[in-house]
Amino acid sequence: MGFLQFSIVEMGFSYSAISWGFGDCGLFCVVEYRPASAYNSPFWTNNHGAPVWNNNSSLTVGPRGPILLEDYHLVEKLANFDRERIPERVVHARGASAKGFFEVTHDISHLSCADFLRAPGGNFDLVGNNFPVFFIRDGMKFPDMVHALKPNPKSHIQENWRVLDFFSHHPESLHMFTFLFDDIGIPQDYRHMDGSGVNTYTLINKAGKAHYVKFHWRPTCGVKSLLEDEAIRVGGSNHSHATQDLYDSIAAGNYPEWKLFIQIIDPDHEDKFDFDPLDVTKTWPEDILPLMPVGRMVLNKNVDNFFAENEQLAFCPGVIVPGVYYSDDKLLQTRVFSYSDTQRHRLGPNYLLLPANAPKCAHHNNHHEGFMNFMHRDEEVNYFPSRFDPVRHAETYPIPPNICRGKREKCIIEKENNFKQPGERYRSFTPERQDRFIQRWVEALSDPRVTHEIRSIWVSYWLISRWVRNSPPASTLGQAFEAASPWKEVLMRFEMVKRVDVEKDISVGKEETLIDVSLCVLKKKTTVVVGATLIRS
Ligand code: HEM
Repeated sequence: MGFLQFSIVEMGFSYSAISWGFGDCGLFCVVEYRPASAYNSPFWTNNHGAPVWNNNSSLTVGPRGPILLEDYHLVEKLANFDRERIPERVVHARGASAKGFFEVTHDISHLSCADFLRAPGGNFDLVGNNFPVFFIRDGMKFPDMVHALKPNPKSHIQENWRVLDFFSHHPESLHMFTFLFDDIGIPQDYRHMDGSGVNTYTLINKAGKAHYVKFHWRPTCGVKSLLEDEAIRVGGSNHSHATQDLYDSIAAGNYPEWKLFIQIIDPDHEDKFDFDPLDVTKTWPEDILPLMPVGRMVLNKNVDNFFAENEQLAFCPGVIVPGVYYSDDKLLQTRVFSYSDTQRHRLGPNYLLLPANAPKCAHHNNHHEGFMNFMHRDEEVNYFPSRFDPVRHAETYPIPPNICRGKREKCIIEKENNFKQPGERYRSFTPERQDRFIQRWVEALSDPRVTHEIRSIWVSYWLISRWVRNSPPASTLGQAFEAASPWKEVLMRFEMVKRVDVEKDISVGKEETLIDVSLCVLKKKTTVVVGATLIRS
């Protein structure tokens, strides 16, 4: 089982239905001839509407050619075809789209003054993943992370050694790996997976009171995943199986539905947890911070055109409405910049005028010039403010009231706590599930280019995770070794028991080797404290 068979599935959730025509984009033509299939002529034309009397043969000198450059239709047809593809998304290049509606089922106006939580309207993008946590907690690392996950720039093959090398420097990724290498690592399809906003956002009510919030989607048809053999069979027989499942279900009237839940934390109490609520590698324990129901989303319409409504679609975590705000989550803050930036490059500066992306509410500014301006405006004033134009600032709305203060620095957060939650999750698995998890690691670490050092680091990470609890167990080294016996197998398999790099001042017998691998790594890391407690216990 290789890493390639694990996938992070993503879906952009938008609260608004995205189906609408070209509305009032009349521009230079009369409105009946809008570019939509509803206005098709019964005969073939070129792009400017002139009739095409032969769409089968090129215009040639005599029956065998050469072809004349004056065959305008041929040249236009090839030129359009030559430009049919736009840059793919730099991440998540492949996916599916569907349309639907969001409906509020529980009033949370005491938490947020967002209009869409009371009535339809506005654009709010919740751009999430199927797992509730993420690999890294600072966007500075995102381009490197994506490079490591993507194909080798030389061979153009996705290779485990690169992935495991990169993440061996990032123990904060352990929690994400307890999802990715778990049985739920490969969702059965889009309908049977959870969704998570992942990042911490802020809800603000009319009075200006802020709460941190995490968003969660739960599918009403339950979560289903594919184990290795099934994944090979299903993916091998139809590599578009998830897209097909979504499309066919909607076409058959079997509309997928997700319930929306939130968890909230009052920022006044954010210090009372052993994790940082703005740390995207952590889940918020549901027993302390219960899921609160908010609404439901139903996907009840397939897209009419994949290019227009998937390839040109541009979701962005920066797209929020009054009543919802970002948090200081360092990953979210970088996301807020990155999506719109890539979309300007991928789709052009006026990407938000495209039908699939355009605001669903009245809007007004002067930002529309540039490539592919579809905006019809006939005002003579395109600056602000002006005594000739009555447009004013919008009403103010509440934003987070906290005072930001501190010196400039580049650093990691204080409460890293990288090992506790992965360990808890691992221990919550049944023994069979734990075995499958370990087996996936054995396979991944078996990549011949994964070095002994990298293997040692990973094994030690998992050893620590396995053991770190609120209060470290008062076990002896011997007991620890016993309990860690599955890892013994892992180590034996790599013949690491004979070859561990134990530091000179630690003399160990074979029995203690597992623990010492951890110690070697821990001594080089800021996370020493956690592990050292383990070692001493
Ligand atoms: C700092 C971290 C991250 C950065 C810089 C980043 C950046 C990007 C970029 C540039 C795209 C391509 C967007 C496009 O071309 O339209 C993208 C797509 C996407 N990302 Fe992220 N991402 C980050 C983390 C995340 C996280 C944590 C999640 C899940 C919560 C996520 C979910 C998605 C999804 C669902 C898409 C597809 C959006 C679409 O197709 O419209 N990303 N990301």
